Amino acid sequence: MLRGFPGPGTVSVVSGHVPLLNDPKRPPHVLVKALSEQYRGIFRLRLFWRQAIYITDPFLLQEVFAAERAGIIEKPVAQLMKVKGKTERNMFSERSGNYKWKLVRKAVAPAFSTANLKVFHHHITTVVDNLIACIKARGPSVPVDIANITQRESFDVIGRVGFDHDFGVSRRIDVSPAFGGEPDVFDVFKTMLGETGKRFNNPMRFLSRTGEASKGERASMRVLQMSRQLMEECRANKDLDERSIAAHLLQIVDPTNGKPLTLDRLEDEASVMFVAGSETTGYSIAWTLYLLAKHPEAMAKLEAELDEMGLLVTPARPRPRTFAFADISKLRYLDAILKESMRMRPVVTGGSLRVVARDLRLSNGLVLPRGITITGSNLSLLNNPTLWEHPERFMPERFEDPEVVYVERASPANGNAHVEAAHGGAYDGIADYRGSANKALRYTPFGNGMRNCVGQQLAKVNMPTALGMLVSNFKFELTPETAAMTMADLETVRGTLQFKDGLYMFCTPRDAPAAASSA
Ligand code: HEM
Repeated sequence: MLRGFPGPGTVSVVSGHVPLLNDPKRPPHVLVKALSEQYRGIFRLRLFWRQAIYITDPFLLQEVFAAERAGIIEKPVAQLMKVKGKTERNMFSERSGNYKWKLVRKAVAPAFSTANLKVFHHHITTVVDNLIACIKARGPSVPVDIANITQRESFDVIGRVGFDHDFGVSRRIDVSPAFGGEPDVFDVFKTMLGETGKRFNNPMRFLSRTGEASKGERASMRVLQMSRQLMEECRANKDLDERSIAAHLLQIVDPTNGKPLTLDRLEDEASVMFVAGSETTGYSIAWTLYLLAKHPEAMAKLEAELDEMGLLVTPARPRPRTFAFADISKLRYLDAILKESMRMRPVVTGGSLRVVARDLRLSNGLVLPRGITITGSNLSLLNNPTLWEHPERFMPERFEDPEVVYVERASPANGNAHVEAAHGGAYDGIADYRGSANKALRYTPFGNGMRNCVGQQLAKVNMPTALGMLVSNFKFELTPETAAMTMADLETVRGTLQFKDGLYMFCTPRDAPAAASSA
């Protein structure tokens, strides 16, 4: 069945296309983008004995997500960081067909409602205020690792908004090991994520017995312990806000035994919120600041917008009013900047990894056979020159048109005629979910379908607030070393699309004497 799928010729008889993915000159996310353009949205790779189909055509993806709703596409059970003796899963790693996934997703989704986030917005401004004070304390001449501090900010926001707990890691930007201090909970968490990212890139790494791998496993256990303690604290807290994520998790009753979720399950659910939510949000804010530093005209437009809203620090307004929840929907250009930044640098580059539960025929005639792994690629979908005008250019203005998130079908056919021609026969009795609409979603940084990002509303509130407040308070400038590097040199994928060695910038307070005179 897979013969009809286009793709590069075999490179190694044993490992298939693995050598292509290990080419240091072309990292996997760049390779996948190139292949997705070459094979126009669908292709096959073999990684040892496993075959994987990459789908980046928005119309084909639409069919896949329709099939997911019908239970024909499943999420593979992926526990990258296995902890000894631990069998429970969490919302992220659970199969969609499992009742516990539905139970938890349904219970937790309301915690991210606009009404709740409005009430919790003061937590975000407090965390960013702490961060601003910390950056100021370092002084303008010492570069700050923006990628580190924005993740600390997101970590603290999830702690406060989701679990009524202040980890305070955004008040400690100078005391972590990078500055010769003791590792805090965030550093342990990052050690775990670093190892998870490496296992994501190399599934055989779990066999590794290096000191680094063991350190990653120990960090994993500590993060689970921290999450367990957090949930125990929340359970004992009589004043726990009933709108928090923790309260929603604690209210769940398992219909199979009439009991609340076990602590084993709760600790996993709590930790996945930090895992899925802090690196993603933090790096998205960091990429946006990087792109703004590279595009002074966009930065100037944003400064003007913040000024007009009374938020920018200026000589005439050294202490502007507090950033309000209502500002988010009014800051249209900031919204466009964030969307464009997430288009160009989607932190979840790969996107949905799925398995096919029943043979599925696509509208191009190809059949995805039962058991095959399929994966999307956000990076390819969001930067494909046949789908986006000048995808390589940072143009926030494109998001002034809300319809830009969709692509229209050019003709009734789906543009994969070459694939159709390559496929000969008809397949009787095979599930057939053709996309019916004439337009499909092409903008999916938060995923698509029923397993899309449950926490996206929190990110959509946190990102503009943090970015708006940071830009209102500081002028950001890349260090000369960073400015001299290309984006390709700076970036790497370790689970998420991130900066290889941090993102160092000078942050000059707008109320500093020199900055104030030039503002
Ligand atoms: C810019 C920030 C974020 C980005 C880009 C992002 C992206 C994504 C994507 C692409 C998925 C789908 C993965 C798939 O299809 O398999 C996802 C799922 C998920 N995200 Fe996010 N996310 C962000 C922030 C957050 C936050 C703040 C939270 C919670 C505090 C969160 C919690 C989750 C969870 C629990 C899932 C799994 C949902 C399920 O499988 O039902 N994310 N995210």
